[in-house]
Amino acid sequence: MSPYVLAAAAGVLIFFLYAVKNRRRGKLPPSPPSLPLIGHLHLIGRLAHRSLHDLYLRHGGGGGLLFLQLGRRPTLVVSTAAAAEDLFRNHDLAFASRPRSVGGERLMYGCSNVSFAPYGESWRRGKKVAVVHLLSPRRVEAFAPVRAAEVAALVARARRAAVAGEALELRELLYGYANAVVTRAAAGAAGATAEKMKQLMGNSAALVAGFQPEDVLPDAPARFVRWATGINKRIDDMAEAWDEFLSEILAAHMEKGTNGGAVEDGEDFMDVLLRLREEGTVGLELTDDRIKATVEDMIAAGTETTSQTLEWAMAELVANPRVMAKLQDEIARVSTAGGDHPTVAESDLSKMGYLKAVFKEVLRLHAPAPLLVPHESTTPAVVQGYEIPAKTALFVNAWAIGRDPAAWDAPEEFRPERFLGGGGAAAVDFRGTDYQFIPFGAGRRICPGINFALPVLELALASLVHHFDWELPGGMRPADLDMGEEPGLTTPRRVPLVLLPKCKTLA
Ligand code: HEM
Repeated sequence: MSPYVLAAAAGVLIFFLYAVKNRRRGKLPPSPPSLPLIGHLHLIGRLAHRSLHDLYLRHGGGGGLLFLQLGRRPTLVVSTAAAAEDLFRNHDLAFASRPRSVGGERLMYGCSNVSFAPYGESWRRGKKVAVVHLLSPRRVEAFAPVRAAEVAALVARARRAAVAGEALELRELLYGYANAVVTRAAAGAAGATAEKMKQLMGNSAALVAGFQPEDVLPDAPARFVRWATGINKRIDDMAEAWDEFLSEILAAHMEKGTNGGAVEDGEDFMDVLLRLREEGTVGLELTDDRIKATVEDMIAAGTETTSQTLEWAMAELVANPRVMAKLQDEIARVSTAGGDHPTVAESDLSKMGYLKAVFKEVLRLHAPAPLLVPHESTTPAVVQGYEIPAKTALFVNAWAIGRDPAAWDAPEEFRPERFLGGGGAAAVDFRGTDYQFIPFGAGRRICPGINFALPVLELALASLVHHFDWELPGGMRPADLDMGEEPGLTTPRRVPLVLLPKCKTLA
């Protein structure tokens, strides 16, 4: 064959391959230039939600989507309210699974919890148990005495500091409060065990947060890296510590018995799960491991999300004295605290519209899980006109969506009034149908703990600002407050909040 014909054939082949590659790429959302092997991993900084938002602004082209290759994982990133709406309204089922997590498998009994379980019958039934039996409005109501006792302890601690003229580190205080409420509801354990829980959760978070060896390497080398770096050993030690802790609580509950199968208000989550096992009606084998995984899941999912939201709320109030004064006015006006009710009563919370608006504004700007929890697709889907293959990881950037200028006026301003009548977002709620505001997610994987979290949050904040004025120590001004974030499974403040409480009310 003549060299001319050969050259022409090669040219046609190259053109054909290039066209095929471009055609295939053309169906995917926009993507920045990538590197071999690691893809776009090098573009993700310490605060992934911020890096992903910057990447979207630079390369996203306005359609709300970005397609990244994060090591081995093809990943879809959703950054606008409009794209989130298309995704959750039309493709929720396709994206309802979770990427495999080696740490999650070891720490959560083979992912037999709700949060890490892949989509399927087992997850569906486990989630139904959580929604119907553990976190229903009725059960949440039954925990009112636990909340009242723990909020009274919180106020008493703050009062001691106020009387002594000492500054308080709110992170410690709020973590203790949130952990005690969730742990008592889940397993009846509080007090001394809360410290243990904190240690367990801090360490487990470090082992499952961030990118893992499997994200970059094939399975066998990833296993080697896990073994060589000691990650495996640390995870195994941690799983053992969790198991020891949960097994003791389970044994104590089994010894105590389940109240003859009666639905009683005094039950914690472990009691409920043991009773459901006896009744055998939920269509799910409630093994010891599954019960332990579910209780561990609720404690892990409900503690830091709650305590960090409270810490951000206090920081925003101190940074915005006008909002603090208005909130204190509302609570003083409607609260029946005093006399027989030394702290704010839960029955008063429904009258505190501004308090609810403050929490919405806090969650808009400081969603504790700014990228939700990663999802994964199980089937191909066409999102916003782009073809997304099966087995694509999904990050929904709730942090960016809460600041989407197409959905929010002055998005960077802390202005709770936007959620009140005439404020532009009065009808907007976080229960998963207003896609510009999804701090709890949306669709099948939405957080089942919203009803549990709200009174825990509202009661604590209302009590703290009703009983005390809060000042910055050392002559610091509100404008000097560092509002930076720290990376992790959730996103706490970079600098723990330290404030001086001043008593407003008598003990
Ligand atoms: C301020 C408080 C909270 C916030 C902001 C929050 C937020 C979230 C988010 C963003 C998700 C992931 C949604 C997704 O994958 O798309 C989630 C899942 C979950 N949350 Fe919450 N959460 C909070 C409190 C709680 C509490 C108190 C509990 C239980 C006591 C809880 C239990 C769970 C569980 C079990 C899941 C997994 C759901 C699933 O995979 O189907 N959360 N939460």
